[in-house]
Amino acid sequence: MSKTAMGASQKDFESAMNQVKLLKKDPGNEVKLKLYALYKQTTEGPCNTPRPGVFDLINKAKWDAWNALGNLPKETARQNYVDLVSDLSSSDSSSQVKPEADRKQPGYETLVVTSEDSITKIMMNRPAKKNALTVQMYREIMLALEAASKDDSTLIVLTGNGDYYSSGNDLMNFMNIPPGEMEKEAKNGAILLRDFVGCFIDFPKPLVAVINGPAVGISVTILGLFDLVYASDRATFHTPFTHLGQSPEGCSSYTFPKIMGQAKAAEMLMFGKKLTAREACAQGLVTEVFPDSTFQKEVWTRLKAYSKLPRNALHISKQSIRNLEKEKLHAVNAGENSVLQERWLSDECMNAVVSFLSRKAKL
Ligand SMILES: CCCC/C=C/CC(=O)SCCNC(=O)CCNC(=O)[C@H](O)C(C)(C)COP(=O)(O)OP(=O)(O)OC[C@H]1O[C@@H](n2cnc3c(N)ncnc32)[C@H](O)[C@@H]1OP(=O)(O)O
Repeated sequence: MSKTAMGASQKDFESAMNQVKLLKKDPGNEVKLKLYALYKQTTEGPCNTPRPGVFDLINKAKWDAWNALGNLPKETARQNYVDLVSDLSSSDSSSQVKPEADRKQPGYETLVVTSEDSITKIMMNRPAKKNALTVQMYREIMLALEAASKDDSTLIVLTGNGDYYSSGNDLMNFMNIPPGEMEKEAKNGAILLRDFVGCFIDFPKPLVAVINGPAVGISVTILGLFDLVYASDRATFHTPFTHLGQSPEGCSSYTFPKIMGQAKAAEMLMFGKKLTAREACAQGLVTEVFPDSTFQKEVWTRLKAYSKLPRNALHISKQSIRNLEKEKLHAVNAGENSVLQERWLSDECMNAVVSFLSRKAKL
């Protein structure tokens, strides 16, 4: 039922438009698309322009949102716009500063990095977006790893804040690219990915993944480069590359068949089979699974005990194991990235990204 019982007037609509500009909290792309569509429907009526081209991702998502309103009358659209803004304004004013914001160490916007008990913990911190990896986040993880390689910690942990470990590459990384810049951006993406995965290949200390919830895409593939992978029994492991028109990265085309055998690796990497934590453990990708209710307590007790081991011996053992494979892993990384660079320009990949974004645009 509409909140403005008498029906929203033009004045209510204009005031709502001003209120939107004052929102402190970004309402997210789905809501922004809804607002856009309702605005267009109110001011121009049903969608009356041609659908933008396949590479014009943003305008296509906007067009889809507007078009989805069909023949909704202008008055109803205006009412819905005013109601939506009213909801956003009340949740905006009642929203409080997130406690984790206070704990963040300076220098990182997308991570919380802490050091305690000779363990440096790098926590991905975009829980509202399921810790999807933005370009900034890839860069900050590289910086945090670089710093951790030089600090006095014995172990380094990567984990996620919230209910997800990570939903993988942020699909918005493919947005906001002007049509003529696609190839350049694909090249930049491949360089970023090469450097990101390279940091894990070269990392000199034991790396531990504490998988607090579902993991998707690149957050799964790089696990083959970790030394320990501890998972909550709530975690799942999903690499839907084919569905996304993409191909494996993180050296998984090499590490996964070695870890779990050709047949199981193909099922994951080619056919996108999602594994439960227990399945991933049975296949050797995960070291040990813990009940979610005691996950943090058990894992951190274990890690604190490991962090007391003789530091130099531990690091030398890690390096001896890794050095045997380093050259091969860098070659695999380079090969995977050059294939992916092409994939990102394919219709299959574009369509998959558009389809994810249109799902968001549904009203
Ligand atoms: C440059 C280097 C490139 C390296 C390439 C790597 C390849 C990959 O990593 S491929 C994997 C890419 N990831 C995905 O395809 C996952 C996409 N997300 C989803 O399928 C779902 O969001 C989910 C199954 C992870 C969670 O679904 P659920 O219904 O529980 O929650 P949502 O409402 O969908 O998510 C909340 C919020 O977070 C946004 N979001 C989640 N994941 C991503 C993502 N990967 N990219 C962008 N945005 C993501 C989602 O849109 C929601 O946002 P709003 O609240 O604004 O709607």
